[in-house]
Amino acid sequence: MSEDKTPYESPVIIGCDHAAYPLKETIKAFLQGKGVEVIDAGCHGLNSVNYPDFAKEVAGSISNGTYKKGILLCGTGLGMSMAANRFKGVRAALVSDGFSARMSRMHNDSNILVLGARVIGESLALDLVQTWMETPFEGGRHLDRIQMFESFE
Ligand SMILES: O=C(CO)[C@H](O)[C@H](O)[C@H](O)COP(=O)(O)O
Repeated sequence: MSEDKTPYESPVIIGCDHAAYPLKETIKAFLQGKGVEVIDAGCHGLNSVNYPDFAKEVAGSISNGTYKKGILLCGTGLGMSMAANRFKGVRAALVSDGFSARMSRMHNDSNILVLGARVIGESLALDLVQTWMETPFEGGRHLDRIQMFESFE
């Protein structure tokens, strides 16, 4: 399959809880190395925090149009994706394989990538971030379908 690759969106807002703080730092450095401006919404250490606070910060800023792309990380990614998808216009995709990361962009125009730091390793996480950042939305029938479920909000 051949597909066009889009340049990396910049800036990108990133948030995590304590379970994913080290992974957040790794992804932040990776994106900065690609020339992306990274807005760090926290958390900033290993002390226990509550993931909805960070989901709200990141998903809220996507929902209100401040940023176009975000990344959320927690232990499993489950809580972050559930919380983020409460926000209007947010399409948060929890993925742990490359095919889903790619399809979440091509077919679902996902605007938040969610990863579980206790589920996947660092190398896979970076691979998923790279795939997600580089894959464009296909539009067409997929846009029609997104508009169908956006009317549920
Ligand atoms: O998605 C989550 C919660 O639904 C995350 O995995 C959290 O990181 C996790 O629940 C945190 O657990 P902890 O025992 O407080 O470290």
